[in-house]
Amino acid sequence: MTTPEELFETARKASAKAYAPYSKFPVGAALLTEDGQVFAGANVENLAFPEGICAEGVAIGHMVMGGALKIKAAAVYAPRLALCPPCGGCRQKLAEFSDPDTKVYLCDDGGVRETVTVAELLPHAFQTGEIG
Ligand SMILES: O=c1ccn([C@H]2C[C@H](O)[C@@H](CO)O2)c(=O)[nH]1
Ligand SMILES: [Zn+2]
Repeated sequence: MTTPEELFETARKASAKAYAPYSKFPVGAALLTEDGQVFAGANVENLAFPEGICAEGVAIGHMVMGGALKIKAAAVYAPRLALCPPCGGCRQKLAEFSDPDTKVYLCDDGGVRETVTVAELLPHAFQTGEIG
């Protein structure tokens, strides 16, 4: 059983691997999958600024390559006392592999500061209706 505190710790450790020389804002993400695996990611920036990748996207890439497609819970960590609520793109990416009530733990150096659901992060999410 992976606890929110364990996910926080995994996200915190992942942030140490961030490549963030431009923003100097390292972020770590940890994903617990429904089959009990944990995948981590950190942001990877680029001199061509828009080409940077967020921590959540890196973690999702690891998860998919690890053969898992369903997030049970996620943690996103930013250092000091600066929470990193996922950016808009990451909200859409998390929603792709979650349920609306999947929990996302927002963490800083004090641990889990806020718990939100994917639906709270991305209300009125994009749907293709009868086309999809
Ligand atoms: O959801 C987010 C939002 C931002 N960042 C990263 C992108 C950039 O490298 C740094 C500053 O925006 O934080 C993430 O990793 N995840
Ligand atoms: Zn993002």
